Parts: sequence; C-alpha cells; structure tokens
Amino acid sequence: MVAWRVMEDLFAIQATDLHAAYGATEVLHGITLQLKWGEIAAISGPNGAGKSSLLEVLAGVRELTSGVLTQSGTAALVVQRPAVPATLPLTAADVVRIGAARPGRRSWPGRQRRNRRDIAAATIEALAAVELSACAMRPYAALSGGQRQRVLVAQGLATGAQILLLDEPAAGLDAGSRGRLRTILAAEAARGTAIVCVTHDQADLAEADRVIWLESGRIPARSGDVDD
Ligand SMILES: Nc1ncnc2c1ncn2[C@@H]1O[C@H](COP(=O)(O)OP(=O)(O)OP(=O)(O)O)[C@@H](O)[C@H]1O
Repeated sequence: MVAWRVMEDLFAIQATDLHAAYGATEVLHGITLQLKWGEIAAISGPNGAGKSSLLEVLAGVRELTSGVLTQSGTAALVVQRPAVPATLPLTAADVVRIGAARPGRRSWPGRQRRNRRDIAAATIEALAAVELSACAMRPYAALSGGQRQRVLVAQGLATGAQILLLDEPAAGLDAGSRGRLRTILAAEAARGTAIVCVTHDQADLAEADRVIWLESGRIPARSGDVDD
C-alpha cells in the first residue's frame, strides 16, 4: 500500500516497509523506522547505501513504490550544497528567504503563508544562528563551500519546520562550524523538532540520540533502529 497521511501523533515520522526505486532499479528495500519529537537520528552507512534517497523519501520529495509513511508535521529538507553558476542572481539572504517563505511551524496546520515581516524576521534569525549575518547581502555563488552549506542549513531553520531532514550538513565545514552546527541542531531538538541527519562525522554519530545504519538499501536487524 502506498499512503501519505498527516496526523497528530506521538511520533514525528512513522515509516513502515518503505520501498523506492530509480526507474526499474529498487534502492530502498523495506525500511521501517520511527522518529519521536525532539529526537536526533543520524543516518550513516557506506556510499550508495541509499541514505540520500531515504532522506528524500522521508521528506516527501521522492515517491515510494510501496510502504506507508506518516508525517505528523511539516518537514524541510536541507540538501547538500549544489554547484551554482557564478552568475546566480541570489544573495545569501535570498536563499534563506526561500525557506522562510514556506509555510512552517507557526502556520501548521493551516499552512497560511507568512507575512513579509515574519519572513524577514525568520531570515535574519536563521542567518544569525549560523553566524553569517555579515554575509547576508553577498552573492550566494561568491561564498565559500562551507559558507554555502551553512546558508542552506539556515534556509532549513528558517522554514520553522517541525521535522528537519539534513543531508550531510557538516560536509566541508571546519571543526568550529561543525561544533556550532551540533549546538544549533541540539537547540532545535530541545524545542521539540525531530531531526534526521545523514552524516559520517564521528562526533555527530556520538551525539545523536540514535544511529540508523543503512546498508544496500536496508537497515540490518542488528542495528536495532526499528524502535527504541
Ligand atoms: N538519479 C539517480 N538515478 C539512478 N540511480 C540513482 C540516482 N541517484 C542515486 N542512485 C542510486 O541509488 C543508490 C542509492 O544512492 P544514494 O545517493 O541514496 O546513496 P547514499 O547512501 O546517499 O550515497 P553517498 O554516501 O555516496 O552520498 C545508489 O546505488 C545510486 O547509484
């Protein structure tokens, strides 16, 4: 059965026997997991294991071929920083504003759009959280790789989403920025946000409430991630 339901629940995400494919090639082979509110789950595993695909499925941007996925709140996906053309006519603040203009926590479940003042406030707050206020008006394409990554994290934060899904947000960040990112995510979780973070970083894995190990599109039974 393929289903997409939205409901208030103890769990932010409940996924049962998820399968997903690229064309005829199945890459997720029956993923079952639950994520509680305020929990930080790290997804790790070898290259090609299906981590990004799973994150996209959980975010609702990649279709299931079968399984049941229940989200109990708004979700935002923070992608890995893309290569962008040098001429991209967006500032760092513009990129964050794209997230801030999305319906988020304050408007759930009505999903009304925020007004301009709320969008501006969310943009400023999120840029400050990643310590890039000084770069707000700089062209996004002119920022360093690590700065662009932090802008994308700010974009995710600015959505005010109740479920935050991040694909290797620490990739390319220096040690100080990685530490600050962990602090930001811990603060978000303390507010009740459910967080799923793809990572290979040992400190991230150590600080996560739960590590979900993915291998060849499956969660091996020994990793004990189905429930806890
Ligand atoms: N656009 C695509 N078209 C076809 N196959 C794809 C596509 N994207 C990913 N795949 C395949 O799906 C499988 C899972 O890829 P995915 O990117 O989800 O893995 P990952 O664990 O995130 O990898 P990495 O650690 O390298 O980022 C891989 O076998 C990959 O080749």
